[in-house]
Formats: sequence, C-alpha cells, structure tokens
Amino acid sequence: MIKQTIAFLGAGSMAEAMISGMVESGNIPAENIIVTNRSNQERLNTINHKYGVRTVLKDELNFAEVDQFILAMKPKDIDAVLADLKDKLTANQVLVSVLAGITTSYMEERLNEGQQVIRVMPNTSSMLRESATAISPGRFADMDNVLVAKELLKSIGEVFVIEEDKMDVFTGIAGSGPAYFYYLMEHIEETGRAEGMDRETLREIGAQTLLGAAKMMLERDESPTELRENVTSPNGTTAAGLNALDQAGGGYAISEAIKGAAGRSKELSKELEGLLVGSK
Ligand SMILES: NC(=O)C1=CN([C@@H]2O[C@H](COP(=O)(O)OP(=O)(O)OC[C@H]3O[C@@H](n4cnc5c(N)ncnc54)[C@H](OP(=O)(O)O)[C@@H]3O)[C@@H](O)[C@H]2O)C=CC1
Ligand SMILES: O=C(O)[C@@H]1CCC=N1
Repeated sequence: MIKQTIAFLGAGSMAEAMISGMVESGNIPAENIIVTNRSNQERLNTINHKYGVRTVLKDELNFAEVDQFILAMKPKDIDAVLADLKDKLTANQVLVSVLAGITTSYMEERLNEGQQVIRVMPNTSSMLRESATAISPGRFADMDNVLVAKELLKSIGEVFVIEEDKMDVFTGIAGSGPAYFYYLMEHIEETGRAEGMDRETLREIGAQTLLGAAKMMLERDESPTELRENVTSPNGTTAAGLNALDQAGGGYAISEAIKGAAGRSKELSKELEGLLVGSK
C-alpha cells in the first residue's frame, strides 16, 4: 500500500484516467490523492463524487502535506506552473510530469537546483488499469521516490523504465497509440456498416478481434510476423486483405503516424522555449 500523498495538478481526461485506475487498484487510499485545477469547481466536484478523492482549487492546496505532485495540465501551461511551484517546493518533494514533450531538463532548469523531477508517459487505458506507461527519472530524482512513482504507475498498468531520449518515440507508440486503434475501429465500423451490419455488433467483433490479437502477442512466443503468417492461407482471404493494405500504404501510414507524433513530442519543449521558427 502506498503511503505517500499525491496531488494532481490538473483534472482533465488524463488525470481522471489515472485517478480512476489508482483508486480501483486499491494500492493507494483515495484520501491520499488530492486533485486540483485552477478554476473548474464543478469538474472537481464530479471527480470527488466519482472516486472519493480529495479535491481543491490549486490555490487552496496545502503544499506541505504532498509528497509527489503529478503535473497533468497541457504543455502550454507548464511555464506558469513551474514559476508558481519553484519556491514553494522543498527538496524532498517530487514532480512527476505526464506532459508530452516536456523534458526533465526543461523542468529542472526552471526549478531550484536539485529539485526532483520524473517524466512519465501513460495513456488513457489507465482508466481500466491497462496503460503502457514509460518512466524516465530526471537528474536529481532519488531512487526511493522513483520506486514509489513506479509502484503508483503499476497500479494503472504495465510500466517500462526507459532512457529519456526514447520518450518521444514511446509517446508516438503508446501515449498516442490508443487513438490509432480507435481510428482503426472507426474504419472497421464504417466498412461493416456499409455491408449492413449494426454498429454495436461491429464494435464487439472489432474489439474482440483486437483483444485476441493483443493477447496472442503478449502470451505466445511467436513474432508478429509468424502470427500474421499463421492467419494467412495461400491465395486466401487474408492474403487478399494484406495485399490491399500494402497497396494502400498501410505499413507506411502506421510508421508515419508514430513518427509524426514523436516529432511533435520532440518539438514541444523547443516550441515553448521559442526555438522553433514561427513559434512564440
Ligand atoms: N490525453 C491523453 O491521452 C494523454 C495526455 N497526456 C498529457 O496529459 C496532459 C493533460 O492532458 P489532458 O488531460 O488531455 O488535458 P485537459 O485539457 O483535459 O486537462 C488539463 C487540466 O489542467 C488543468 N490546469 C491547467 N493549468 C493548471 C494549473 N496551473 N494547476 C492545476 N491545474 C491546471 C485544467 O483545468 P483548469 O483550466 O480549471 O485549470 C484541466 O483540468 C497533457 O500535458 C498531455 O500531454 C499524456 C498522456 C496521454
Ligand atoms: O495528444 C497529446 O498530445 C497527448 C499526449 C499523448 C496522448 N495525448
């Protein structure tokens, strides 16, 4: 059981997904989680009623009782948050950021020397405790705090400790990844609907097919290539489907999606620093 007190700065969709998974896991008592935002009291009331966590506007937060702050606002708001936190934090308090593209050095440079920072990248499947989450500690994060953060993240899914220079591509694959599968589902539904099937049945069929393939990849020793070949009979339906996918540039589209998201992640800190042409 995690005994530390965690404060979310941000109460949007990513924060809610994490809160839901954490409370559901039972690994941390709901009263050890405090959720804040700047001004949306109604949103805080909803989160309080749904999950039993404590909620306050950010200016009413009692800093002294917090061990780890989870930064869960949009990247564009990070400068204001760091400026506000800088002199309120003590050396043993940790900032755990879920912000896409914001590097640990970006945060460390704007805080007092030695402040502990950890960068993580969850996804919205945290809500069902099925996130694939990456964690990269900053220069000053001490091991005990990294272990607590890791434990906390384990309550919302699988955790991968990675080098920070891999965080952009991880974001392109796993942070943004659920959207690619939802996009795939939208097209599955659209195509099935055009053949007269109903949306609800199509959703179950598509989701069960995705789930089955995901489980095969997690639980069997075969590579994705071997698994694909096992589905593909010579001159059969799958060969025809894969051929059409290749002809339409399916593989290329997938790697472009990952590269596009990773590229955007790489840009975000630079954009805030005004280092990109055409940015602030
Ligand atoms: N959505 C996703 O799938 C994923 C998102 N992320 C990251 O999560 C972060 C949040 O995304 P998302 O939840 O979609 O964003 P939302 O816009 O839904 O939520 C942002 C929240 O931050 C609050 N906020 C803004 N400034 C402050 C502040 N100074 N102190 C406290 N709260 C503040 C806002 O409320 P108010 O305006 O009332 O202050 C709002 O509750 C982003 O940085 C994103 O990169 C990471 C992985 C996946
Ligand atoms: O779209 C975004 O920027 C965030 C980060 C990863 C998923 N959603």
